[in-house]
Amino acid sequence: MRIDVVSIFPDYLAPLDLSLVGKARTGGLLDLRVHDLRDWTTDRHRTVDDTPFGGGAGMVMRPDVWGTALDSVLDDGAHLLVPTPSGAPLTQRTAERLAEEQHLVVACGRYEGIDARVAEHYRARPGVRVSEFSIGDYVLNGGEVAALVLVEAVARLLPGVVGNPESLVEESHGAAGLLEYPVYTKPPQWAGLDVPDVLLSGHHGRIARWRRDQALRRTAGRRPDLVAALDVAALDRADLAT
Ligand SMILES: CC(C)N1CCN(Cc2ccc(Cn3ccc4ccc(-c5n[nH]c(N)c5C#N)cc43)cc2)CC1
Repeated sequence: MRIDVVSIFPDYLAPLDLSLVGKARTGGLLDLRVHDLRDWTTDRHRTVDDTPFGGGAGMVMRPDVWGTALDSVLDDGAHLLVPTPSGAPLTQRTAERLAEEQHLVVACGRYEGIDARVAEHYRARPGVRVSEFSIGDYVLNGGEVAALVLVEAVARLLPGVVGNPESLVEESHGAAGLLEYPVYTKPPQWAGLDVPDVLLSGHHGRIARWRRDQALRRTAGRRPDLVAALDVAALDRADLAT
């Protein structure tokens, strides 16, 4: 998979040189290219923004500079992803679908956002899909943090990136849509607290049922919205697997 990220702060994406994503890049599993939007400016001040039509606070990113940049990195079949506070929520299911694609391009806006004609222009281009997404209901100063989230959420799903693929199955927001159960390791006693006895029992069936019960309790307590969307069939399949 190839992912291009375009930003006026390319150094914001430096963490993607680290850990599993960094290894995926050096191992050839992920072709990640980070670009400085200002490389496509033509004026001496390398201007990327201007005042908003209709007035209002702040500045808007110019469509011409973005158009030159995206024409340079987009190819047929690419999926243009634009982080924005008004975007569709980025979910695990979205990450799974994106991980199946060949070429993603992430356009990181700043200021008050990118001129709306940019997304409109590329939506009209045959062979290019455009998706505006948000990583949560809070306000950030730009799209770079969202790009980091998206790249990590997608890259970890690529074959060979995560050492034990099984760990991708029992995850929060996993197949059954449950939050993850609590995890423990040595020492068995710490700060006067014990590990639940069932986890020391060696009885795999009981352990699996305890974990599922804990996941259900957590989901009901912390994310009642997910309970309504629970995939009960997947839950039953998970039960049968124990
Ligand atoms: C004046 C007044 C009435 N306006 C009312 C609406 N406000 C909305 C507004 C606020 C901030 C930004 C800054 N910004 C620029 C590009 C950009 C990309 C993503 C995000 C972003 N924020 N939060 C997320 N989950 C995001 C994602 N994904 C933020 C971005 C852009 C837009 C702006 C102020």
